[in-house]
Amino acid sequence: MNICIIGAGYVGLTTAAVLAELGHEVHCIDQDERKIRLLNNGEIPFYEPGLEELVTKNCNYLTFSGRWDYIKRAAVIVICVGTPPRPDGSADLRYIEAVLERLAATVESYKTIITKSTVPPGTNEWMRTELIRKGMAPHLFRIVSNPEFLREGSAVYDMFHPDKIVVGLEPDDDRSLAVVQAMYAGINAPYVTTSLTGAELIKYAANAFLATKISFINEMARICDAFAVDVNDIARGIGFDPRIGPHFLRAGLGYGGSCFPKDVKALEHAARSRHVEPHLLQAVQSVNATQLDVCLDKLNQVLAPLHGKKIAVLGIAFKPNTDDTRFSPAEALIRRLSEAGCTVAAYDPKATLTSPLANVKQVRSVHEAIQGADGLVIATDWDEFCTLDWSEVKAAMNGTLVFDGRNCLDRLAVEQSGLRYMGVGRP
Ligand SMILES: NC(=O)c1ccc[n+]([C@@H]2O[C@H](COP(=O)([O-])OP(=O)(O)OC[C@H]3O[C@@H](n4cnc5c(N)ncnc54)[C@H](O)[C@@H]3O)[C@@H](O)[C@H]2O)c1
Ligand SMILES: O=c1ccn([C@@H]2O[C@H](COP(=O)(O)OP(=O)(O)O[C@H]3O[C@H](CO)[C@@H](O)[C@H](O)[C@H]3O)[C@@H](O)[C@H]2O)c(=O)[nH]1
Repeated sequence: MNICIIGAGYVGLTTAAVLAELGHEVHCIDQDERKIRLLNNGEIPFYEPGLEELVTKNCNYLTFSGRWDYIKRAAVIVICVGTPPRPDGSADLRYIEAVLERLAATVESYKTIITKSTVPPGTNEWMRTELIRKGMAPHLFRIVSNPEFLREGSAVYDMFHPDKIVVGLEPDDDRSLAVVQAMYAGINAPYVTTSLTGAELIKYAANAFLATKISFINEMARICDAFAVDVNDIARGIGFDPRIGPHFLRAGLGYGGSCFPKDVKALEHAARSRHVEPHLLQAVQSVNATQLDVCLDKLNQVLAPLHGKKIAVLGIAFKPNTDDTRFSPAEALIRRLSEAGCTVAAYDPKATLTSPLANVKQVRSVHEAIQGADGLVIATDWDEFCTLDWSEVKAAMNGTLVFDGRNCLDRLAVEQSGLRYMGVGRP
């Protein structure tokens, strides 16, 4: 099958590489010339485990350019452009609009147009109307909503092993379902078919539910602190119940990244647009928005005054195994420490601070970060931070506080080295 992917970001590039591996001929279009130049030199513009190997392996079936005439050869077009948040919380659809403009000007023969970007309920219906309004003949295309559920850091694995494939279709569109099934032939997962808007809402519901689990456990962590109980025990205790499950119950600095914050907000906005008051979504966001305050209060209890203290922060990315810092709680914490007058030495194996901050230096190793530190904060749960030699850490630091902002450390191992352990909901 000849497939054209629009947008070579985390989702587009992973989709392109996986579809090429499945035996398709794939062309990936991006408007970012720098990205295309890198990709044509065999380089990946961001860090995602296994992606470089997969792109290299399939280089004979996978091409990149900024040229829209490639659309003409493709039977299937997969839209993977960004849908960032607007200041009012709604999804900014300007990149989708730009794609529709190009499609309307380029398409001459039948295409299956698949939306993989996360878009608010009603968007795919609107896209269909817009394409026709821009002059595209209705018989020349069908729209399919096929939201993506991959996680950064395990994007390649997740695309090969999805727990489901959600396909939203126009009424009576059996042809497009067969196209999607042929595109994913080789991937073993149950299909969930629904309407275009149904598929859009499944995506938002999934992210909102996962964010809710995180805010729930973060609220439990606050209660645990008040009762001197370890929230990790609570998560383990409730996680055995299959109706609850063990995942997404790690308390910490709160959720971040390019998806949860924007998607929960966009769902809230969509609900309000239809006069539904989203009480729970508001509460989820309120807990998340105050989680850093709770963590800073805890740091303050031990290190007060924070002003003038030297803090080592391990982690800048919003989660491990990625270099992505979009809405990163780790970076937000570094900013707050800088504002509080701390001197910060920050280290991350892959991510870089997005902007310079007063008294904040990004260093090149854990060793460099912890030298003479009054306190150490784990802000991203990279494996290498969970397995540090705590005696060496103790010897390098000036103070003794280890604040586990991701509840990922072995508390006993830290304490046995003579360091003081403090987690989130782990007094
Ligand atoms: N990142 C994730 O983990 C993830 C997972 C599932 C779904 N999503 C959704 O997928 C979409 C893409 O996310 P992402 O993280 O891959 O974004 P990204 O910012 O990494 O990539 C988007 C790419 O689209 C390109 N682009 C924008 N407008 C274009 C245009 N008109 N023509 C050609 N290229 C254009 C950009 O240059 C960029 O390279 C979003 O809607 C997001 O919510 C993301
Ligand atoms: O128990 C947990 C689990 C996660 N997080 C935080 O939640 C955020 C998001 O983590 P994760 O979901 O692993 O990363 P994403 O790559 O953002 O993936 C989410 O967002 C994607 C984009 O929509 C979806 O496709 C994925 O299914 C969904 O998991 C990160 O800041 C994590 O640190 C916690 O605080 N506690």
